[in-house]
Amino acid sequence: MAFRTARNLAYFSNYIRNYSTNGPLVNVTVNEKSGFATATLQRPSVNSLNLELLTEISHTLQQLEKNKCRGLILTSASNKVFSAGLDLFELHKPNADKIKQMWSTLQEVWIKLYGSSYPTVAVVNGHAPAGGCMLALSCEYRVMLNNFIIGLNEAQIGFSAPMWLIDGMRNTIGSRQAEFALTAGTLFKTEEALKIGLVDEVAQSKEEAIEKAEKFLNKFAKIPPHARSMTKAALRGANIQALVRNKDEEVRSYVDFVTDSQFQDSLGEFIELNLKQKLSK
Ligand SMILES: CCCCC/C=C\CCCC/C=C/C(=O)SCCNC(=O)CCNC(=O)[C@H](O)C(C)(C)COP(=O)(O)OP(=O)(O)OC[C@H]1O[C@@H](n2cnc3c(N)ncnc32)[C@H](O)[C@@H]1OP(=O)(O)O
Repeated sequence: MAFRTARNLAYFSNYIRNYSTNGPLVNVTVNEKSGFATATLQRPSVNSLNLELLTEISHTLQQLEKNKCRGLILTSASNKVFSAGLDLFELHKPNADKIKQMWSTLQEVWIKLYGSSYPTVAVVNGHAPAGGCMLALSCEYRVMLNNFIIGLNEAQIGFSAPMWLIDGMRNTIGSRQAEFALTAGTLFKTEEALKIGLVDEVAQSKEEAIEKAEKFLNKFAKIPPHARSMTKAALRGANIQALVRNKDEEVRSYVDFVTDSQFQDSLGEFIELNLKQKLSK
């Protein structure tokens, strides 16, 4: 087992430090005492998920799995936005090959994070709409700071969340609440999200949120890791397998959907109405 000896731990920490120097969009640090890794998303200004950020998240998750990470805290370098979801400017008038890769990498991120063998917590220290909520939902526990929003607002933008993301929402807040939330594309304030179980705890500061996250991760200190991960796989495996089976077909449908002129028109309108930065005409 990694981390059993100080030498292993030091090796892993160095490895991660080296890795993080290669990854400017995701900073990874390891607490040498607890062995917990913190992955901080740092793509200015709102961690919108473009191909480069998604690729780096995917590589990070792969390395953490390979190095038998003891627990992951996923958070943001911004104190306003956890992640604004998919980069809407990259979805507008896109290059089909690039968005094909983007969607496929998003699926990989979900598979690796939702299915990780190690425990995961999202410290949601800013707004988390759509893909931001997806990242938080794929963790096992969510601690959110006050006065932000979280939810799957895809319906408001003009599309449906994919099946695996609907599954993630349903598994977290139950079918009835998921139906209400998804059909209206609701974005919940922190306190509302706590009430429906979309987040597990509220914190007043990032430090407090990290403490709560570590407390959650420490709950597993005495549980054999293989028993924990087998149980997690039993609970989440069917949803992951459903995506794995349908992966290529979903990428094709997604590319067709996003390149369609009707979607492009409604995306253009959404950007003009909702985002400060406008489209160049
Ligand atoms: C099988 C076929 C399936 C087909 C289904 C198709 C697709 C399903 C996709 C499902 C999965 C995920 C979907 C998504 O993630 S879609 C993205 C949705 N995101 C949003 O709706 C968020 C929009 N942004 C906001 O609401 C706000 O910006 C905020 C995140 C709440 C932050 O607010 P605030 O602090 O006031 O910041 P600003 O609004 O001033 O924004 C700062 C700068 O960031 C730019 N920005 C914001 N969001 C995005 C984004 N998503 N992409 C790119 N850029 C973004 C904004 O323009 C500002 O830019 P500036 O600094 O240059 O002015």
